[in-house]
Amino acid sequence: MQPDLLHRAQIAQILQQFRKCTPLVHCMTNDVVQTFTANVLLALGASPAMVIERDEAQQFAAIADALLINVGTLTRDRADAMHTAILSANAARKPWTLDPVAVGALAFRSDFCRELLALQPAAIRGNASEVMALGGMSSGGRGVDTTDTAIAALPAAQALARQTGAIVAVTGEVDYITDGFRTLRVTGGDVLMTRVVGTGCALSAVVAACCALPGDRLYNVAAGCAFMAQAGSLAVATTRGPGSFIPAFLDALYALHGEGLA
Ligand SMILES: Nc1ncnc2c1ncn2[C@@H]1O[C@H](COP(=O)(O)OP(=O)(O)O)[C@@H](O)[C@H]1O
Ligand SMILES: Cc1ncsc1CCOP(=O)(O)O
Ligand SMILES: [Mg+2]
Repeated sequence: MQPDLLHRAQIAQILQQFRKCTPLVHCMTNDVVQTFTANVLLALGASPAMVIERDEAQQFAAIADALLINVGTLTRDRADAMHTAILSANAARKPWTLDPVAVGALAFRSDFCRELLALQPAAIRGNASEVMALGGMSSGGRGVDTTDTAIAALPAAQALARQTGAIVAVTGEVDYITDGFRTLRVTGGDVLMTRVVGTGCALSAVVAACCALPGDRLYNVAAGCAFMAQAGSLAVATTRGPGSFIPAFLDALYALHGEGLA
């Protein structure tokens, strides 16, 4: 049986909620995607802050509405700061989201992410190879890119969700979002989204923001995936390649409205 598609009205209602809440998102993310991530959150109506020094991260994780942990350019110091921030977010009952960039082949980040799974992430967002590797079902993709399809990773995503209690979003041509028992799918987007860096990382920041919203977290996270997919579809219609895609994509996120969200 195919997982359910989100209804347009549900996505539109969650988008409205998102803009009303303007979630303050504490981003501990990689060096490659800082500005793009901040711009994606701002375009959608959230408020990003990149706070990375350990003591400040501990303080800010308790203040922000949500925390993003992205291991794309992990170092020992950063891992230490991230761990401290997660404990602080948990103590303050703030949701944190994991993006397990390139988990699989690389031992340090793989061990780190597997340890973090015990710390009750609200959500995990990764590409298919990352989700399969995190679930112990493959050895990872090709660097930061997937070598698997999202549908192939769905059983791993469901198992990971049941194991951790997190909402797991595995993305690709179709995105699947699961709590281990219920699964939703999001279509749309474009393959051009894989030809600019940071769409996955920025989506994880949007997922983190969505975890701060009231209501059913499964639907909130799926709506976050739908915002990105829909903006991707709209942006490609007016662009010729990666260079012009980025500004068109930010404009499309900014202009998103209820109608047209499928
Ligand atoms: N072939 C595709 N067709 C349409 N959308 C895609 C495709 N591949 C990825 N996307 C979209 O690009 C975004 C980033 O996803 P993905 O490429 O899986 O993450 P990552 O950048 O972490 O590898 C998501 O919004 C996803 O839906
Ligand atoms: C290229 C690269 N190298 C380390 S992190 C990173 C960015 C990955 O971004 P995304 O997962 O969104 O493609
Ligand atoms: Mg990624």
